[in-house]
Amino acid sequence: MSVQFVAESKLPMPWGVFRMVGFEDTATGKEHVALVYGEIADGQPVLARLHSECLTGDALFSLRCDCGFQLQEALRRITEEGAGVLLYLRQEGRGIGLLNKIRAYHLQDEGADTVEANERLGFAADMRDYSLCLPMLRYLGVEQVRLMTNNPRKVKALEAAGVQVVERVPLQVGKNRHNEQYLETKMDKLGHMMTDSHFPKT
Ligand SMILES: Nc1nc2c(ncn2[C@@H]2O[C@H](COP(=O)(O)OP(=O)(O)OP(=O)(O)O)[C@@H](O)[C@H]2O)c(=O)[nH]1
Ligand SMILES: [Zn+2]
Repeated sequence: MSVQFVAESKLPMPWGVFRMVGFEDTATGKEHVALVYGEIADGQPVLARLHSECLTGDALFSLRCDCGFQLQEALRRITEEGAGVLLYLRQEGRGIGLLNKIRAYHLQDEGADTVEANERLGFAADMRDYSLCLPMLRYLGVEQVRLMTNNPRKVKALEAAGVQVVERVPLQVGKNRHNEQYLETKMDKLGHMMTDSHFPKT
């Protein structure tokens, strides 16, 4: 496997002090991070999130998507639970990269939906590969997870990679007037499991 541990440190965050574990995918040069809270190597199923990088949502407060809200909510729930792990995966733009995501956003500004925009640029709707999660979770001693996601492809891909998903935990937050259409498309075309009643009242 080409994903290797490189270094770790403490990372104090608003919700608590996490352990930040850094990995390198030596095949691609990509740098990935696991944020660990509490005891996760005790053989119990671990509350987990596979979070795909979204610079615009995670760091720049974008309301075009729900990523930043999901990131914060997942970290909050992990501390509330007392233990868990978030893998911050550097597969920006569902794997097409930041600049292509901006190209895709431009097409969406002109009327395409999120899937059509990717396809017009010559990409599949979702180019992510979750096989790198296995060596990261193995290194951390995690064998079974309770996965926070609305995306059924993530559950299937993780199981195919060799990680047992004992439960899918819905993670619906951050709906607003700028991302309503985007969330609709995720449900209709990408199979995300979301129900209106699960979104917090705004
Ligand atoms: N290509 C592209 N990528 C996007 C777009 N909006 C968000 N992303 C990227 O999509 C990824 C997040 O995926 P989502 O589809 O929001 O959610 P998910 O990870 O599949 O599912 P959840 O676990 O339920 O959050 C991040 O890498 C974002 O950068 C878009 O319009 N086009
Ligand atoms: Zn996003």
